[in-house]
Amino acid sequence: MFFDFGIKDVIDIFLVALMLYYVYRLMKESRSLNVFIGIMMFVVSWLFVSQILEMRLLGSIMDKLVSVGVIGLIILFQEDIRKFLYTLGAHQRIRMVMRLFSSDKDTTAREDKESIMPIVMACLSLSKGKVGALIVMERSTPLDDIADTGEIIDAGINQRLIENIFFKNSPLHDGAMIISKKRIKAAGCILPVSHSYDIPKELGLRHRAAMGISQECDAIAIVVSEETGGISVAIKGAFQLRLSAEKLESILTNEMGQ
Ligand SMILES: Nc1ncnc2c1ncn2[C@@H]1O[C@H](COP(=O)(O)OP(=O)(O)OP(=O)(O)O)[C@@H](O)[C@H]1O
Repeated sequence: MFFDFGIKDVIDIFLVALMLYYVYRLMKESRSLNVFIGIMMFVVSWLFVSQILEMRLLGSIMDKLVSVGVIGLIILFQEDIRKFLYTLGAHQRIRMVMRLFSSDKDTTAREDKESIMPIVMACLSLSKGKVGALIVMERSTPLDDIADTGEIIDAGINQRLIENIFFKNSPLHDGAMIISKKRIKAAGCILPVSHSYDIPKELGLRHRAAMGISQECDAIAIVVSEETGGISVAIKGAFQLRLSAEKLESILTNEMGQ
């Protein structure tokens, strides 16, 4: 039996170990470590019962539980599985390869830059007037589902329009504005709220919503605080707080150009 053990088996064991390590990390991040330990204990006892002890009755019951359990786990962890697959697909190298097949890559970069200035100027003006705002700039992950939670606008990016939407009396001032493909796609949209413990206590729901969307996809979320007028940006689950207009412009130019 031991003589059959070859390089293929070593690779097999290595890949399984790698997979288990990734699942462990993912579950640890989503605070589901105890579930992971529970699953591992079940799998080990299942293997022990059916493979080593060869208990047929208990083994067949556990077999059935495993097949149903897999579907249960997919339902239970659908958010984490979605995040994992997103991380896989959003990998920088994959995106670079995909860009090779995209025909309008040069114009996209230039137009991205042109659309940034009105957003920066609008944020500056909203900040001076202490008008709260939440603007999400789409990148490679489509935000159609988020846009559908608000009102579709589909207008060119315009400083005055952005300011008007966020003014307190505007019917669309609550919620987030979605910028997609150099256009104001929608406003009054509802974002997923982050439950992260790392967000400073003084930051409220608007900032949590910005953090939430930045954790779920590669979008850039800009927040203007109603309380302080401070401008912040959330990218990939990290905040950059109290930004000047120049800093905001440089962040947006760098990030949108990537
Ligand atoms: N899930 C969400 N999606 C989109 N917008 C949201 C969401 N949750 C809250 N908001 C927006 O944030 C506003 C509430 O902001 P809140 O005062 O709690 O946040 P804050 O982070 O402390 O911001 P500020 O510094 O402006 O007070 C709401 O009126 C709404 O416009």
